[in-house]
Amino acid sequence: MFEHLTGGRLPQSLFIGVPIAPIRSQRYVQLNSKKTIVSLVASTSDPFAATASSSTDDNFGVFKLNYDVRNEDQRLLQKLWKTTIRVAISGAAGNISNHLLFMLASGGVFGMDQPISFQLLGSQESQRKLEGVAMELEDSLYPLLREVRIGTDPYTLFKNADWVILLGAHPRTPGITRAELLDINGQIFREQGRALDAVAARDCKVLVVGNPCNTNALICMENAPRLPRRNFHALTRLDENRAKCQLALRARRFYTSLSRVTVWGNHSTTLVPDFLNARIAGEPAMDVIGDDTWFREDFTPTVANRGGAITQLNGRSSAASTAVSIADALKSLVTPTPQGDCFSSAVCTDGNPYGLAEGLIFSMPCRSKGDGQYEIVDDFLIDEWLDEKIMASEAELLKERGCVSHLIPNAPPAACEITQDTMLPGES
Ligand SMILES: NC(=O)c1ccc[n+]([C@@H]2O[C@H](COP(=O)([O-])OP(=O)(O)OC[C@H]3O[C@@H](n4cnc5c(N)ncnc54)[C@H](O)[C@@H]3O)[C@@H](O)[C@H]2O)c1
Repeated sequence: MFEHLTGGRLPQSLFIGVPIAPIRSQRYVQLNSKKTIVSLVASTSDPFAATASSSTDDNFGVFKLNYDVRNEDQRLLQKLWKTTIRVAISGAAGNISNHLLFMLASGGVFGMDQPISFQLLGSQESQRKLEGVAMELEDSLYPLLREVRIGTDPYTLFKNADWVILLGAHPRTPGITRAELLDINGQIFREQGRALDAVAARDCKVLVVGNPCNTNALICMENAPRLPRRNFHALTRLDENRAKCQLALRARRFYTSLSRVTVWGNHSTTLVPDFLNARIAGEPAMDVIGDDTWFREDFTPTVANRGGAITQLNGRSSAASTAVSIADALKSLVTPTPQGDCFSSAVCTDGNPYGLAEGLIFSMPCRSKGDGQYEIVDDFLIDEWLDEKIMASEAELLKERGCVSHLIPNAPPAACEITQDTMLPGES
């Protein structure tokens, strides 16, 4: 609500309606060189008093300060601030996280009235980098960011998490086939699924980004039976955003006029951007653009090759636009979907309305009431061409599931029939 005034930052005076007094003011703390609190001076009459408590001991640096909301003006607070949410992020020292964390902490995803706590998981190799990330978060003085924990143990970092974004994965190094990558990363996601099952909040929502993301999400879900299966997502929003961009360019209409743009299937070369159901200013995109050959021969490969094209030009992966698409994917779950529109997410196919094999994580059109849940939109038209493409992606995911059957509890043993490298160009 204050976004237009602050550009994403809340001045304390506006935020809580009392005279300016920084929450993390040096008045209340003395930090030693290791950024550990050595003393806290708290006055019970001071509405901004910081207090130390054992629950903050495992926080990073300045976040050890306990921001005690009870000390503030209750009448204003109860209206403006929500209960802090816990967001756990793996691969938090990586490229995508470097953009995503700052979007989340600024309130740009969960809202300007939503305090947030970060639980950042890194690999052993990225431990020092993770500390650097936490220090940058400290220096950013985000009013909404109340806690930051860092570490390498998923059982500690996923504890009571409400949202979990899994970025950390083993990269595809030269010579690694997709089948090998499925196994290496599958082991990471089996472990993280088990950790979620043991310690995450019962209704926690999980978004898997680390590739191969659909099958990683499947492994994670199957190893976390305490959590609802419908709470697991794999990211295909970047592909949707790329498809929207191409449609807008071709139609010469700004992308806000687009609706019902979805991508189906696996986040791989078999991914299917759907032009049959897409709308431009409410009209079928195929009628507006009027060039079937472009749709069939240019549109789909351009979307699939977009990551590779970006990497070729700027020499690094498209981490910034991926982070934006993660923010979009999360916002779509906490904001009601506009009437007649949808968003793409790879979700569990159990009970799906399109006759897809059950027990896969498959990108489909979804809508949400903004309560963190979603429903699969069931009125998309599927013609022969689209059906064939969707079936190819389904077949690929079934094969991938076969390759990781040893990582799925109670799954019958299956052969690994993936022979081709199906990673999207430019993705590791
Ligand atoms: N689904 C999509 O649309 C999409 C788009 C872009 C990238 N990706 C994938 O997202 C992932 C992350 O991309 P990035 O550019 O941030 O990569 P990155 O290599 O910059 O960062 C990954 C980080 O994860 C860490 N890590 C590795 N294993 C870990 C583990 N077990 N636990 C915790 N951390 C671990 C690494 O040390 C590294 O710091 C990659 O797998 C990439 O292919 C997916």
